[in-house]
Amino acid sequence: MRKLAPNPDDLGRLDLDDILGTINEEVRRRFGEGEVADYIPKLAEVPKDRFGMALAMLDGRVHEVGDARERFSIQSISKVYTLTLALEAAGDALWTRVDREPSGDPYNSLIQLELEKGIPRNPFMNAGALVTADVVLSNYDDAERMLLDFMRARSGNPEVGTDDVVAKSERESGYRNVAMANFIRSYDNLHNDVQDVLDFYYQQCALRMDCVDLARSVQYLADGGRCRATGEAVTTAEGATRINSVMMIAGTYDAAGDFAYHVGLPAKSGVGGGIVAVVPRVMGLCVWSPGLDEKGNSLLGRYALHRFTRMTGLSVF
Ligand SMILES: NC(=O)CC[C@H](N)C(=O)O
Repeated sequence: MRKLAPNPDDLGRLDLDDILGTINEEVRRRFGEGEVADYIPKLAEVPKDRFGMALAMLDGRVHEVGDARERFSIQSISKVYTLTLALEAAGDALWTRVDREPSGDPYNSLIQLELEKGIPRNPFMNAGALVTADVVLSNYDDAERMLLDFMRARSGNPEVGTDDVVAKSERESGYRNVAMANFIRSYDNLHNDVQDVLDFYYQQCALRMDCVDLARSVQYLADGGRCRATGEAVTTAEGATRINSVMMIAGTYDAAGDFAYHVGLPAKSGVGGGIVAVVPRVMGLCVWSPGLDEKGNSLLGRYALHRFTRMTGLSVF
């Protein structure tokens, strides 16, 4: 007979450290699968045989395994935080400049932009993230400093920093993002200088954090918008619900359907191999393994999240 997953109400009975240990063993047996992102030259140097996972519970406890304290480039995971900041600043008016529909296209695709007159499909594709970066730049003085402070506050780690070498590497090789930003500008959907928007975007992607930092940093999305580290309301309960829903439909790009099917949690990936996810009212979590699948999501990270939701019963479905 099929073994039923535990009911989330019985969370206290789950041995989360034991579950993480099992996942860690399973993942390490598969080391070597996937390909490290090499279109940003500096990211190509990251070794593939790494795996970390961290769970940040709402009461402050953290469970972690493997390389959960090794820092990596957060890349597109940063789009969750700039979306939060842009929504706080612009409110619902943000949705006149970027949509909230799934794309079915790769994260760096330009194809819909002309047909849809410079309005990106969602804030998690690069095109949409350039628009949210523009909104952040328009609404906050010294946006780079503000974002760094925001990430330090969310993670409770004052050591969080930016990898300037990765930012420079992307600035020198980001031809597609340059094309995209100029194209959006031609529809008047960027209001700041194009180079300033790109520089801020590369800077946000080049933040370096570890799994524990990132699990803590998405905890506000599990806790009705409240940041445990500072007690601040980062967003409202409604805001957190909305951001989670956009993560569900677009956080893993054209694999979002597959993620809903196999994982069943709002999640956001980055080409550095990290994926953050949210179990509403229970925890923020993060996995990291640098080998990517063909859609640009961490291959073993996705597997680990799949195993996790199946072993705990903690999918939103
Ligand atoms: N999916 C990602 O993580 C992409 C982010 C990367 N900085 C880019 O613009 O291509």
